[in-house]
Amino acid sequence: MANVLYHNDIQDEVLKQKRIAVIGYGSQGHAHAQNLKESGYDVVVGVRAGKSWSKAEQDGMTVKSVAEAVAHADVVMVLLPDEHQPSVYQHEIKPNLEPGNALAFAHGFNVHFNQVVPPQDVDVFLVAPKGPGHLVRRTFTEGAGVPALYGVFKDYTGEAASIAKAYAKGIGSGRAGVLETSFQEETETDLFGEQAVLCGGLSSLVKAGFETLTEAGYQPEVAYFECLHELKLIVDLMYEGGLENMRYSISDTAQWGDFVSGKRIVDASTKERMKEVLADIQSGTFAKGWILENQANRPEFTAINAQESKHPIEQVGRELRQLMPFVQESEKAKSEKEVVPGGTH
Ligand SMILES: NC(=O)C1=CN([C@@H]2O[C@H](COP(=O)(O)OP(=O)(O)OC[C@H]3O[C@@H](n4cnc5c(N)ncnc54)[C@H](OP(=O)(O)O)[C@@H]3O)[C@@H](O)[C@H]2O)C=CC1
Ligand SMILES: CC[C@](O)(C(C)=O)C(=O)O
Ligand SMILES: [Mg+2]
Ligand SMILES: [Mg+2]
Repeated sequence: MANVLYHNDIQDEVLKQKRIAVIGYGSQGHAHAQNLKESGYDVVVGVRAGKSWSKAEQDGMTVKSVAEAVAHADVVMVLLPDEHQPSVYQHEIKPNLEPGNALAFAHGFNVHFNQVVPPQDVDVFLVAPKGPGHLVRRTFTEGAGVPALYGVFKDYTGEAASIAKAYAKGIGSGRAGVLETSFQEETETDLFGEQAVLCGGLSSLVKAGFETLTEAGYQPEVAYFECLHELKLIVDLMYEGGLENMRYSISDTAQWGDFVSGKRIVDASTKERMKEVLADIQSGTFAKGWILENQANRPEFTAINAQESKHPIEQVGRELRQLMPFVQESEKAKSEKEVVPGGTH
């Protein structure tokens, strides 16, 4: 088995002496900055003027411009959207890096696909939490954590791996497991996971199930509960004890249906297409397409995003969730209320 490190396996003195700049205060940024601060680290947040600046200040963080935060820090964690990193790196981060600093990422995309080419005289590492930023924060406050991968691209000081491991511990990942990787492995597996299983595969499965039921005349509310709401409850069982634990809790009828019908839905041809998706990631075809889409100002992304939010499963879901006060309000809904005071969406 791989060498999975936990809280007490990781020394943190090497990072305690350093000043950390968290660049960006979005999903990952707010979580890293707050968790590190609460773990006793010297943290500043680097953002542009606007919403993130105000939010970080409201959360009690020290906030500087990106350039000032980088100039001030020894360790610079870049938590901007992947598509904005190359330009911000070129204009605001690179000119302010000093020899011996550490440049860090939560995903290897830009370094692996040569969109950010770091200087020779800095450490370069990644700490990639295997979970959404809002859960990196929420689990930390609950005394738990999200597992993370760490990997070193350049070890200029000889301390890069130690700093990376301490950083992972500082955001709470030592409570769940910290595992060594490479930039290539993290980038390719993360892109594959989000496209084929966690986000792309799952959202397509959920929509197809919902559409099949509603097109057959069943009530949309029943289809929503069956294909989306209950998914969390089923996945929680898998999270706690694997497929076996899920199958322990469901009826034997459901388990038999799982065995005989699951493979009719996800079959050998699905796996073939998964291999094609992986091949596009490995060859750089996916990365090239995403970079070009951004250079063209995201026409397809914007159109699909607008279309998706109008899907009947989203419409019925919004209505049903308002009637379920125990369903935790999403971070997205909360942030929209902050922008539109008194808003209900
Ligand atoms: N989302 C996740 O859970 C995960 C993300 N990652 C990786 O973490 C990194 C960050 O992703 P994520 O947290 O989703 O990013 P977000 O989209 O949440 O980042 C938003 C932040 O970036 C700032 N920002 C955006 N554009 C610019 C710009 N041009 N100049 C300055 N600031 C800018 C925003 O500021 P403003 O408010 O001013 O717009 C905001 O503070 C990525 O590399 C991603 O792949 C890794 C694991 C999981
Ligand atoms: C699953 C999507 C993710 O890779 C993540 C939350 O881990 C991302 O890029 O947001
Ligand atoms: Mg991921
Ligand atoms: Mg990802």
